[in-house]
Amino acid sequence: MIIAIDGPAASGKGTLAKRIAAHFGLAWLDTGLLYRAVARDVLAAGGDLEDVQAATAAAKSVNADSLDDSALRGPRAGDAASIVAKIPEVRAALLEYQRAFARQAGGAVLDGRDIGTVVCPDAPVKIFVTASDEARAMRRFLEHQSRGDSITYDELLADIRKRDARDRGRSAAPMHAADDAVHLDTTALDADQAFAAALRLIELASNKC
Ligand SMILES: Nc1ncnc2c1ncn2[C@@H]1O[C@H](COP(=O)(O)OP(=O)(O)O)[C@@H](O)[C@H]1O
Ligand SMILES: Nc1ccn([C@@H]2O[C@H](COP(=O)(O)OP(=O)(O)O)[C@@H](O)[C@H]2O)c(=O)n1
Repeated sequence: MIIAIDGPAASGKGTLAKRIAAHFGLAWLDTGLLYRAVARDVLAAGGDLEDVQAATAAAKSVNADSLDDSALRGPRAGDAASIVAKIPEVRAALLEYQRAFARQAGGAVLDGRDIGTVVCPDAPVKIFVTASDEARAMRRFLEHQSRGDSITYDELLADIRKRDARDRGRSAAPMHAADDAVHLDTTALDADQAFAAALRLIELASNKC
């Protein structure tokens, strides 16, 4: 079974995807880490995030074993990722890795922005996770606070709004819910409640298959 989970920044996609994967014994890929790693590698080489050649070269050589890097979760890494993510050649270079991951025996859960629309359009279960801007900024703020990162709630609110607009507005694989995705608004749900709601949606979707 392939489960596609998409949604805007800090909506809780990763938390949900990880838990769903563990529950069903499926592999999990946080595809945002790929874009974060490409941005990290461009900057580490002294390059410019808007440079198509440099970003494409980084995407072609990104090492999937280098995703377990806490710097990828740093306060500026999401913004940098969304700049390289606008580049069609970068997206193309990362596509086959994601599709191969999804095809693995036993199935997989992938979370990102274009899983249900581009990476796995035939996934039998698609969930588009949302939450209010303020709830998402507060969740990210608490996360950064616990890591000791110095960034304010207001900066994070501005970051997620700017990033969402960039992700929705780009021409290559813009963020939007697939026509056959179910929507899950987690604004008023804690992580346990969001997980329980997602399990119900998966059960309903599986019964339709
Ligand atoms: N339903 C929820 N209620 C409160 N906090 C949540 C919820 N879901 C996730 N979180 C927390 O919010 C932050 C962002 O969640 P995460 O799963 O990383 O979002 P995303 O993958 O969409 O960026 C994390 O610190 C996570 O622990
Ligand atoms: N499938 C994906 C995943 C991420 N991305 C890009 O990568 C950035 C970081 O993604 P992420 O999922 O790690 O971000 P958060 O939602 O965790 O803040 C996003 O803002 C998108 O620009 C994408 O374009 N397509």
